[in-house]
Amino acid sequence: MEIDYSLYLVTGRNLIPDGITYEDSLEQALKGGVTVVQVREKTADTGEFLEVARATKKLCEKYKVPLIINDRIDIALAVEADGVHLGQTDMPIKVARKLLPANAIIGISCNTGEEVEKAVSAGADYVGIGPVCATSTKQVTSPLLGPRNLGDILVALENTNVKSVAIGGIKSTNATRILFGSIMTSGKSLDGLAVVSDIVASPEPLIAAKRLKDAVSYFKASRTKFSSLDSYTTESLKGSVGEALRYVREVSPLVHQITNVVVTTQSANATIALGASPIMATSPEEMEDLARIPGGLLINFGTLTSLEGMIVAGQHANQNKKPVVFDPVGVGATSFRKRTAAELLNAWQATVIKGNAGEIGALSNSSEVQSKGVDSTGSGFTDPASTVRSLALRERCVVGMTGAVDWVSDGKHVVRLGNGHPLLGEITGSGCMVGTSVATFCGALSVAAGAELKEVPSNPLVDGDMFVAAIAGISAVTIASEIAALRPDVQGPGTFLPAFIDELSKLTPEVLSEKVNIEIVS
Ligand SMILES: Cc1ncc(COP(=O)(O)OP(=O)(O)O)c(N)n1
Ligand SMILES: Cc1ncsc1CCOP(=O)(O)O
Repeated sequence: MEIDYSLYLVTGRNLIPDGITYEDSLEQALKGGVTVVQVREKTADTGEFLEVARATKKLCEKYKVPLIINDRIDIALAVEADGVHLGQTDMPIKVARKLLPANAIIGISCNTGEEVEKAVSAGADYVGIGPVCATSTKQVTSPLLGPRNLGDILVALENTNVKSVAIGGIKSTNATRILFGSIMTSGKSLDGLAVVSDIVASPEPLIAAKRLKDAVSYFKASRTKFSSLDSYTTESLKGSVGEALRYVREVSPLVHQITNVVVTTQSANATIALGASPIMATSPEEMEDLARIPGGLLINFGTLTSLEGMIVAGQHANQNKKPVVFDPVGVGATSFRKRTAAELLNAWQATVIKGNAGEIGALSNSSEVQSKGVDSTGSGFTDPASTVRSLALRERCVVGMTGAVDWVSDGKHVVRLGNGHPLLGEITGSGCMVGTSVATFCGALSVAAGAELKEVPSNPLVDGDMFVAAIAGISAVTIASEIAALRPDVQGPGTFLPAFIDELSKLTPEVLSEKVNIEIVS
């Protein structure tokens, strides 16, 4: 039996708000798009469980949705359910298989890659991976997995027909992050999300289910084109970065920036110079409204003062297909910053991560390059191309590593960029302005592509080629710095900064294309 696991409702009668009956709640959820129902009754006696299972079966049949019973094979047999869900300490799959009809669906809970491997050998039809996030629906004893580990845990499912759903603390706000976090290097990913409270505890289960279903449907539609364009040439990339600047000027995207106090004015000026529109907003209360306006979002955690705003902003951006550029300033400097970066990357899916060698080293857990405050020290990575490619693969986004030479990867391709001037290193906030510039280009390309493509997504999370946007964003800053540094009025860092802003505003698509020093490494 082929099951659509997209939105897997696990029941929780005790969580239903007063005034809504179990049947009403379930029917609303089914109307909202639930594709599988599991009856989970942890305290009911056999008679009550049977009654609830029968009522559920009736509604599942009406909406042609399969019915799974939690733990109890006898109840599954009694109501002729489509299958059972078993825990690690419940009846072994092989025994359950003998008791159930030949075509019964058997799912099992897994918390580790080894458990998934065993589930595959035992003949499970699907695995329920969790708990992914904190939940108050069940007292969980296994470690929380977090969205970023799911792809690794699921590896044993590659080349099998065993399906997977994630469970535990899944809500419409983190659904997208969890789905994208599950993409394995082979491209395989979760088949759906299993949810209790976000649907059943809602006063409007239809709307709650629909929100979740939309997130899964969008994810599945966009999975057909995961990576950026398959083949780039130096010439095509040179043309594309110039074209990208043309889009910035045409679209003039809104670039929402949560950045540090040191560089706020400078970054806003750089955004305007590029031809876009900055808004430096940090309050969590305004994030939902801002995320509805197409454009780009920059999250630069340099002074780490608006953590809640950063979390909410990224989540709303993900929901609205807006690119999120993460600049983990000084992440290697303190363990607090490292923890916070992990918290942010678990909360939302970054589109581009941009950092210097020390920052990329800290995120990669590499000891090859260290940080001193917000700067990196030492001679750099022995294999920078592999470093950026690995991090891009692990975080499922584009990674840009800046320095005397800049490296950009989408997890598949790697380019080396050779523009820039030492004076950039003599002013504060030049790295932050690169983040701003990347967010500006990402915003412009996503708006332009979204308008052209309408409903056809070209990228997993945002429309438009974010690899090109990252290259163009870095190159616009480095090339403007080269031009500014050559001006006779530039005497040193003090005169360089205004000259640089001038040159950024005067930069043309033709000059950007012509001057970009790009080498495709792979
Ligand atoms: C889809 C899905 N995944 C995991 C679970 C958890 O099952 P289990 O570990 O048996 O714990 P209980 O649900 O029995 O408390 C599930 N029910 N559904
Ligand atoms: C049954 C179960 N198994 C692991 S977490 C969980 C509860 C999930 O509930 P919620 O979706 O409300 O977090």
